Amino acid sequence: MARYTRIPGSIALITLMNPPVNALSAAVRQGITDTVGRAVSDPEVKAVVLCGENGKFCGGADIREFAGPMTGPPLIPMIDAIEAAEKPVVAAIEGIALGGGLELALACHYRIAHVKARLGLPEVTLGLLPGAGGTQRLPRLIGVPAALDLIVTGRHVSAQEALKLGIVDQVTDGNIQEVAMEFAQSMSATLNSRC
Ligand SMILES: C/C=C(\C)C(=O)SCCNC(=O)CCNC(=O)[C@H](O)C(C)(C)COP(=O)(O)OP(=O)(O)OC[C@H]1O[C@@H](n2cnc3c(N)ncnc32)[C@H](O)[C@@H]1OP(=O)(O)O
Repeated sequence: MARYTRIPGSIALITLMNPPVNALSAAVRQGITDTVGRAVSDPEVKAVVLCGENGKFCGGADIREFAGPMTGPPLIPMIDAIEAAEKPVVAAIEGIALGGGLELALACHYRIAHVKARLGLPEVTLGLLPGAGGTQRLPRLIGVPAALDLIVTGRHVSAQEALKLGIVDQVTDGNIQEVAMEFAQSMSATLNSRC
């Protein structure tokens, strides 16, 4: 599931909800698809913040669903729709952004990480390669050598290393949602003043 909250002003806050790590289950993918569509079509919304409940952004694919048939919206169009959104989408990364969770964040237009967050593409440890844009968006963002290192080792990086590499734009030790919403608010004010 994903919760949609309209924040006074012009921000939509989308919160992934799937304990324990907000993995991208069929219900979460459906929730993201629906809430992103709602935010994009609401003329009052000027920017979107994407975060995860209970201190975790997203642990990637829901490994509990690997054994069954694929249901719900596929991951790639859902992620591509975020990148294609005509309103800025800010990823507020707390706890973890792993696998499809990092791929989701990479499609956002701005990434803010909490100082204690860890990010990575651990697909290789499951015998997979990142298949939802990670092998394209990460090299574009940080260059091929650094991206290859993360993709072939599956290692997690700290928020500070992610900042140094250029995976995230900002690191904070404050309240991640408040920092992200403040940033989104200022971004929407800038965009408004240019319209
Ligand atoms: C296609 C493929 C795509 C798109 C992918 O995304 S593949 C990548 C999928 N994600 C992962 O491989 C992450 C695997 N998980 C971990 O590395 C760790 O569990 C963690 C770093 C997320 C947390 O580590 P830790 O704090 O030590 O806690 P636990 O390992 O004990 O896990 C806590 C509970 O969370 C459950 N969990 C973890 N990851 C997932 C997941 N991806 N989907 C569903 N559930 C997940 C884990 O099973 C533990 O559950 P309980 O045992 O407490 O019930």
